[in-house]
Order: sequence, then C-alpha cells, then structure tokens
Amino acid sequence: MATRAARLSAEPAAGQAATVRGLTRSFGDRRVLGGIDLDIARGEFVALLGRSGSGKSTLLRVLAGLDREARGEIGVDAAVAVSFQEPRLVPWKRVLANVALGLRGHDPVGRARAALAEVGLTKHLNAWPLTLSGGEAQRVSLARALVREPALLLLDEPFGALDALTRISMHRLVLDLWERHRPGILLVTHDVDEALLLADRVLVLDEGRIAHESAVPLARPRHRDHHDLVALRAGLLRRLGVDPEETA
Ligand SMILES: Nc1ncnc2c1ncn2[C@@H]1O[C@H](COP(=O)(O)OP(=O)(O)OP(=O)(O)O)[C@@H](O)[C@H]1O
Repeated sequence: MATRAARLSAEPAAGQAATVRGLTRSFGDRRVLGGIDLDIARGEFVALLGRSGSGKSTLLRVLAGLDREARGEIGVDAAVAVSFQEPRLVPWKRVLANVALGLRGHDPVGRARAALAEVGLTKHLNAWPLTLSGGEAQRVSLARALVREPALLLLDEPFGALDALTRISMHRLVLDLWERHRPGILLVTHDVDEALLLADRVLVLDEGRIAHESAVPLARPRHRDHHDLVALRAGLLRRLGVDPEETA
C-alpha cells in the first residue's frame, strides 16, 4: 500500500478536531504505529489506553506536531495544545509569565490571568514553579494549554504522577473546563477508571493499531460502581491483557 507523506498542516474533516488515516510511524526497522485511523470530533472527549510501549505517546506527539516523521494523512486543527505528565514549566519565570509565554494577540497577560483563575490559581500568579505542589503545577500546565483556546487538547498522562485525592479533583476540573470550552480532547492514560469516568469513547491501542473502541454513553459525573461501567471496565481490562478479577 502506498503511503503518503504526512500533511500535518492539513485541515481535519468538517466538524472534526482531528482526522487521521493510515498513520504509520517507525523507529528504524521497528514499526510502532501501523496504520491508525482516528477521528476526534470537536467537543468530543476521547481516551486512549494501551500497554506500556504500545505507542500512545508517539501518536500524541504526531498529533501535536512534535513528530514530523510519521506517514499517512494527518489533519489536525491548527489550534492544538498539549499538556504532559510533567508540567514542563519554565523554572525561572513566575506562574503568570509561564502561562503568558509566547501568547500573541490582545492582552496576553490578562488572558493568562483569566486562565489561571479558571483553574483556581489566582493566589499563585507570582509564585515560582518550583514552589508549587504537583497538582498546582499541573493546573498551571492546563491553564497554559487552555489560554490558547485549543480546538484539540492533547493530554499525555496528565494525572499520572498525582496522588489519588488530587487526581479526583483534577478529574472534576478537566470535566468542568471541557464543558465550558468544549475542545476535542485526546487523553492518554494507563488508568481504565479514569478513561471511563471522563471520556465519551475509549480506544485501545495494540500492535500499532486501534484494536478496540468502547463508547461510554453515560451522563457525567459518573460513578465507578455504575453497573455499565463495571462491565465496560472488565471488557477493557481483558483487552489490555489483565484479568479483571485480579484488580477487583
Ligand atoms: N525517539 C524514539 N526512538 C526510538 N524508539 C522510540 C522513540 N520514541 C518511542 N520509541 C519506541 O516506540 C515505542 C512506543 O513508545 P511510546 O512512548 O509511544 O509508548 P507508550 O504507549 O506511550 O508507552 P508508556 O505507556 O510506557 O508511556 C516504544 O517501544 C519506544 O521505545
């Protein structure tokens, strides 16, 4: 099959934040992504699960435009923002300056301040990044992504390093921000429950392909012991090669 060069600047299909067809990515002889087809609609929340090394971060980096070596048809809205597991703040700039960094257009500092208020960090505008807790730093990272008003927000394990209680409050915050701004979201996570509590659709990446997809047609906020979620969880865990009984 002929593969076309990536067209990262291509527009996604109408109504979509991202449209990907036949995306492949190899490192040397090793093909990590072997023909990904993926649509993320505007305003849709999609979670991506997969075993360690299955290529989740690679896919996310391609969508973010950070990896230009992939092949296939890749249409991503120009307004794309990313937040990683480690917040990647500039240590010698205060919180407000971190969020305003590189912003163009009208009143960057005012917009940065408003984004920080949305994530509940008004008190920390002048703090240095290294003085923040993990959860606070992750909120700054989210504010920095949001202030760009992305049509597509890419989240790479953003809560993976946080303690359980902070993670729960971050879930609430992300849902709140998503409902207010309605970007398309692709959330990479190892946590099946996180995927089921947040996403409209959960994808499983395996052997370089989207091997499975579960729709989660439940209103939010969701409860992890809801019987539909229990059944979906068991199915997803099996897809990931885990015995659901072991994690009960
Ligand atoms: N720059 C690179 N050079 C060579 N190999 C790479 C590179 N980036 C990723 N890989 C390989 O591609 C595979 C997929 O990596 P990736 O980080 O996308 O997996 P992942 O699903 O995000 O894993 P994890 O859940 O552990 O974060 C891994 O085997 C990794 O070693």
